[in-house]
Order: sequence, then C-alpha cells, then structure tokens
Amino acid sequence: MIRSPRVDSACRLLPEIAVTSRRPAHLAQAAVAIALGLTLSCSAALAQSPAKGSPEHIKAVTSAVDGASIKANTATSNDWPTIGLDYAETRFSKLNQINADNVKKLGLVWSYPLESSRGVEATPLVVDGVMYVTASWSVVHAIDARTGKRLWSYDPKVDREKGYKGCCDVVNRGVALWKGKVFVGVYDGRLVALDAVTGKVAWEKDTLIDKEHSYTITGAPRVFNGKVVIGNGGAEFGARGYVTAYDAETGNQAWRWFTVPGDPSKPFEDESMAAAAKTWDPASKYWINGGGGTAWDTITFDPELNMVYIGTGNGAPWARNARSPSGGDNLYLASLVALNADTGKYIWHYQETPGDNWDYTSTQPMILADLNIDGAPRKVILHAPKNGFFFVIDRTNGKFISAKNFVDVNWTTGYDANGRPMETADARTDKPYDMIPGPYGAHNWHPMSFNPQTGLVYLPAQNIPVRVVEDKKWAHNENAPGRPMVGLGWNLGYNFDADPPKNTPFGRLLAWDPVKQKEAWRAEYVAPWNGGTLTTAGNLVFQGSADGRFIAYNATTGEKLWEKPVGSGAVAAASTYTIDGKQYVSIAVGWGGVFGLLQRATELQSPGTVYTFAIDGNAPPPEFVKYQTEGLLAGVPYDPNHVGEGTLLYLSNCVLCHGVPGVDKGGNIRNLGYVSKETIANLKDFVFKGPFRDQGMPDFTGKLKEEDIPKLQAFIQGTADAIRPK
Ligand SMILES: O=C(O)c1cc(C(=O)O)c2c(n1)C(=O)C(=O)c1cc(C(=O)O)[nH]c1-2
Ligand SMILES: [Ca+2]
Repeated sequence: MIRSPRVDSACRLLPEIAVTSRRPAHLAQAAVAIALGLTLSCSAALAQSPAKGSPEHIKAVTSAVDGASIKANTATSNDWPTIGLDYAETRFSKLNQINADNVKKLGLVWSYPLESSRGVEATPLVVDGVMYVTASWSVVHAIDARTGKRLWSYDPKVDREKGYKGCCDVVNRGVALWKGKVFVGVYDGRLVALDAVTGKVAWEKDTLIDKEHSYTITGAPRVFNGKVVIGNGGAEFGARGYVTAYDAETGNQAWRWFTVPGDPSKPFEDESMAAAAKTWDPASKYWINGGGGTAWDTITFDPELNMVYIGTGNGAPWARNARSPSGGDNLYLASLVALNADTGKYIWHYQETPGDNWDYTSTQPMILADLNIDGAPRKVILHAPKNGFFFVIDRTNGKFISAKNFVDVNWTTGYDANGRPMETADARTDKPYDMIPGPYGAHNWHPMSFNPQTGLVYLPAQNIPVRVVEDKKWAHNENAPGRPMVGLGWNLGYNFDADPPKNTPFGRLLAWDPVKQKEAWRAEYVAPWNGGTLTTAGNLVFQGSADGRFIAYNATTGEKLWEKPVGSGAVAAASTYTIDGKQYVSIAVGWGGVFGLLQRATELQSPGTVYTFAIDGNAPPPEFVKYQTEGLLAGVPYDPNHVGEGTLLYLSNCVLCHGVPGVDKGGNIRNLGYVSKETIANLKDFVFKGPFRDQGMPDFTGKLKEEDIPKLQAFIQGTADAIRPK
C-alpha cells in the first residue's frame, strides 16, 4: 500500500485487520504488528487526515509513490502502483478476498466511459482508490475508484490525421506514477509529465530525434530511481529503435541507448553499437531504412541487479535479404538487452530471433522471477515473444536456460543448447510462404502473468495466418503499387501472396509451467486477440476475451468460474487493488490494436469503458452498442478492367486498416465491403480531405490521384461481388 502521510496509512490499516485475520496466521500477525506500531500516531492525526478523493488526499498518496513504496506494496498488493503491479511485472496480486470460492458473486460496482472508439490497451494504476488509465489517442483519465467519477482527463491533442504514422492502432498501454506525477508516452512521440492532482502538464519532451522516419509511442513509460524511460515504435515504417531515460522531476535527458547501429561511416554511439555493426551487411545501407529494433513495449527494471531490460522489435524491413543481404544476426533486433539502470550502458543481450525475417518482435512484456531449475535457484526472465517460444533466461548474465514452443511453429525445430534456433529449410525461402507464427505473433503485447503459488504463467497465445512472398525489388520508401501500405510509408520487403494461407486461426489462454516448459492447461476461444491476464492469491486468473467477456478461471485447473459481458472485445489486462480494505478488480475495455482494426469476434462494439467489479456488486452495466454495419456492398458501378490496378492500389494504401472488402468483417475501422453504397460511390470525398480525418483517417491528397478512385471502387465492389453467394 502506498502510504503518505504515514499516519493516514495507519488509519487505512485498521479496518483491514478484520480481513487479514482470516488469512494465514503469519500474515495476520504481521498486519497486527504494523497496525499496533502506527495506531497511536494515527489516532492523533485522524482529525486532520484529508477526505478520501480530495486534492489533498490525492496529493498525499501519489506523492508517496517511489521505489520504496512500490517495493512495500509488493508485500501486500493493496495498490496497483506500476503497470505490471510490481517491478518484476508478475501481475500476481497477493489479494485473496475474491477467490475461487466466491468469485461467482463478483458483480459490477461502476463503469466509466473513456469516450474513445479505438483500441484501449492500458492496465489501470490505482493508489488508495485513485485510478489512472489511458484510452486511445494517449488520453489520460484520472478516476475516483471509490465512486467511478472523473477527477480529470488530459488530452495531449495528437493530430488525428497522423494516426497512420503508427502501424497498429492509436493505442496506449498506460501511465507510470512517481512522486506526484503521472507520465504518459504520447502517440506523436512526446513524453508528458502531469500533476497527479490536477492533470496539468508539469513538463513535456519531444523524444523523437528524427522527423524523417515515422515514429510513434504506444508503450507505458517505466519509472525507477527518479528516471523515466520510454522507447518508441516505427519498425514497419523504417525507423531506428532507441530508448531514452529522463529525469522524472525535470525532464532532462539522463541517457539514451540505440537498439541497432547507425551509419558505420559515422562514429558509433558506444561500444555496443560497434559490436552490433559487425552483424549487419553495410552493402544494403541499412541505416537509410533505420534497421528497426524499436522498443515499443516492454522495459523492465530489476532493483536487485540495478539493470533495466529492454525487449527490442523486428527488423526494418522485415525481410533480412533486403536489410542485410549477406546475412548476419543483425544485433540487437528481436533481443532482450540488459542496460545499467543509472547510465544506460549495455551489459548483456540474448537474441531470441537471430537475423529476424518474420517480424518476430521481442517487445512482449517480460516477467522477472526466481525459480528453482535443475535443483538450483536461478534469477530468470520469463518471456514469450512473437516467435512462438517460451524463454527462460538467466537475468544476471543473459545466458540461455531453456526455450520451448508454446504453439506450432514452422520456422525452426527448436533451440540448441547454446540458445540458437535450428531453422528449417523453408524459413528463409524466396517462395510464397505461410509464416507460422505470422507477424501478428504467437503472443503479442497482451501481458502475461505469473502465479508463484501455482508455478504457472498465464499466456494469451494465438495464431493469425499470413502468407507472404519476398519482394526482391524492395527499396526504401519506393512506392510501387501492391507493396503493402507503402503509400502510407510502410517498408516490409514482403508482399502478401495472392493465395490465401493454409494454416488456421486460433486464440487460447495457456497455463504454462516455465520450469517444466510444458503446458498445464488451456482454455480455447472463438478467435485470436484475447486480452492480457491477471492472476491472484485467490487462485484465480482473469482475462478479457475478443468476443466481449471478462472471465475468471481457477488458476490451478483452468475451470471457468465466472464471466460477465463487457460490451466489446477486450484486449487490455485487468488490475486488482483494495479500497478501505475491500478488494476490487478493474479492466479497461475497448476493441482494437492491430488485429482489432480490421477484424472482430463480437457484434457488440461499445465505446471504451472501464469496468470495476467487487463481491456482491450490482450496478447496472452501461447500454452496450451494436456494431454498425451494412449488408454486403452492392450496386456501385465500375469497370471490371480496373480491378487489377485497383487491387494493387488497395494493397498499397488501405488493406491493413480496412481489411479485405467483404472477406474481413471490420473491427474498430469499417470494412469497405460493408459500408453504404453511397460511401463507395462517393469514395473521392472520403479519400481527399475527408470527414474521417478527425477519427484517424489520413488525407490522401498527394498520396493518391483522382484517377485512382475508380480503380479502388472497382476493386472494392468487384471483391464484394466475387464473394457474394450466388
Ligand atoms: O515494430 C514496431 O515498431 C511496432 C510497433 C507497434 C506499436 O507501437 O504499437 C506494434 C508492432 N510493431 C507490431 O509488430 C505489432 O504486432 C503490434 C501490435 C500492436 C497493438 O497495439 O495491437 N502494436 C504493435
Ligand atoms: Ca513491428
């Protein structure tokens, strides 16, 4: 629990004794001892302690958030002060008031409208009943979790027309808290520190060092030792990854570390870059396209070893042949890298996917754990990147311990004793190829959790089929019709194959034993792209699903114990905390993220909403909103001779947001096979300076020509006609 002033927190302890006394004896004793030690000073100060939810109270409890309080909270889990709950990012709460026996009585206490229609990926932070959560477009909401009422909201006013500057929806994975400030990474590259009481800007930094390449921020900042660290995204566009640490108080830059080398004719920033450059072929001038390695999500601080671990992203472009023609591992793509937390200096790395060729980011959230492996205690990182393998890595030195595939894969048969994958003959073929896993990943950013009581990791696993063929003629930013999304700045080095993939989609929750490297149980879903997980000492696992439910499982057996509808597909992970001694569970819901742009698994698509549950909660849910869609498009006149060119234009400009007309169903962006005839007949008015620019649609002026419009219309209507049941 975050305690400030101390007397105030002592007051909070009193009602909890009744609760803790039902817990195991040693916990109750500890609680009583602490309470006795503080009761005197509490009663003396009771008269003057500020009302809960008042500015004075918010100031007191948020000012108290620092390394010591985060560590102290790890013992109780009373608050949820940092994205992964604790520095180890276990998302394992010690709270057990809500448990496998009574979870059936869990009901809604309040819901809060986030006023957003795009993806919501944030885990709500809560300290003594004050909640901070983000919606799409990096908008921050401060909520009084006692009542579900707004304290303030902050909109950094991202230029909505620039939504296309990121690959994967205008999402944000949450804030960080430190000494009275709330930190948010903004989609357009700013890092903003807000006053936790008022939501007013304390300081703001533009973290982007290069305006020519497309950079965005979607990840949550991490704060430790008075520094706030943030990375960025952009590897699909051709960007060079880096992370930067700023002083949390002033915003002054403390250190920066690049993830891949720059132009070798210029001085390297540090020795780690000189070493990395040896693993790249300069013949391609890889630095022009940035190289990739963007650190767009996981950054994890290890207070014990004073290291910060970065998970790096995929290569830019995806195809290694284009990036580094003579091969090479291309460090530090798709790696875990340890840096000195004070200086940002490189310490060790482990590359999970050498010479990435498949968009296999290693940015997925990691968990720090101490495990007994082969009879010896080991300090490890648990990690399940896109590439389909579950890794256990020694975090003191980056040494490989084990890796095992948690889904079927076709790019390697496994890892050798040195931790190198044994690639299959087909993995780097120049023929059309089903990537398994595909670029959506066997596991994406949706956080996993680790329950030390069961010894299991709860991992949202999936398959989303994609079939590609290498683009031998790829050149940086060269606009050739048919290159996926190149009209909006993408640089992949691949084209999509005309033949559909032969593998099939799935989504499942896996309970994974990291010591045995073995599945313990699974729960199957109707679709991929299910939410992150939370696990608790109540022997529970909570997960939101793509088909719009919030579900609790028995953590040991996987038995489904409870579920409630949440009005749209849920992708974010839940958090849990106590207010005045009572346990609550909150989840921020809003369908989206890269898969959620163009597909959905429920006919409900309510706007972004935070739901908060407790035992015996009985608040009515908000009215759920049905997905707006028309029948399959019909009657737009077109010239069939235009379909071929229209296909290429559509692939270059539209497909990864709108999906394939009529074939994909549409997610938080409409599928053009299911909009009104008038919309497609008047396509020009939507494409050039169109009305959806304030919702993230780019203005294609200068990107497309007027004569392209009939071609696009031909492809859209022609495809709808082709799939129409006869
Ligand atoms: O390479 C990158 O820079 C980058 C950035 C992001 C992002 O910032 O959201 C994603 C990805 N890649 C990516 O590959 C990916 O699958 C992905 C999914 C999502 C999402 O929020 O749903 N973001 C991203
Ligand atoms: Ca990527």
